[in-house]
Amino acid sequence: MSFRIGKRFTFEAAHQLSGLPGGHKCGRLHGHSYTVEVVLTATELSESGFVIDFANLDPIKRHLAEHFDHQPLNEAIDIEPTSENLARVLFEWCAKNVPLPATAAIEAVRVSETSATWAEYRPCH
Ligand SMILES: Nc1nc2c(c(=O)[nH]1)N=C([C@H](O)[C@H](O)COP(=O)(O)OP(=O)(O)OP(=O)(O)O)CN2
Ligand SMILES: [Zn+2]
Repeated sequence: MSFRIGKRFTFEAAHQLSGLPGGHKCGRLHGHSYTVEVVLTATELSESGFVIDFANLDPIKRHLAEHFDHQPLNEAIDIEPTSENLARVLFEWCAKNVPLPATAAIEAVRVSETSATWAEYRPCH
């Protein structure tokens, strides 16, 4: 048995993708209202009945506000700023920087540039 929870964060940012066919619209500088969803899992709950308190994910909110919101993503990360790469970069940041009890783990990070699209990173085990 396992429990899963998620929390959604948003930020606004600009990017420009390279390596696309000539004339591709995403090769031009443009912006998105990004959504980041962090999914956590646990095999057992805390005494409060939580996987973790959602408030414990506040470091993610601060990180996005300080390093991603209203930033040019081509400068914010050192890899092509696609949704897939952003999901991986943010997963790895969360894995290192969000304190978790031994019973809980970050399962996946999903990034959306628009309401119709998403990309997810979850490490293989
Ligand atoms: N697999 C991916 N494909 C694309 C990504 C990406 O991160 N991963 N990113 C883009 C661009 O950033 C683009 O701005 C968004 O693309 P798209 O959803 O196609 O754009 P629209 O919202 O304008 O969608 P329409 O259906 O054309 O209206 C491109 N691809
Ligand atoms: Zn884009």
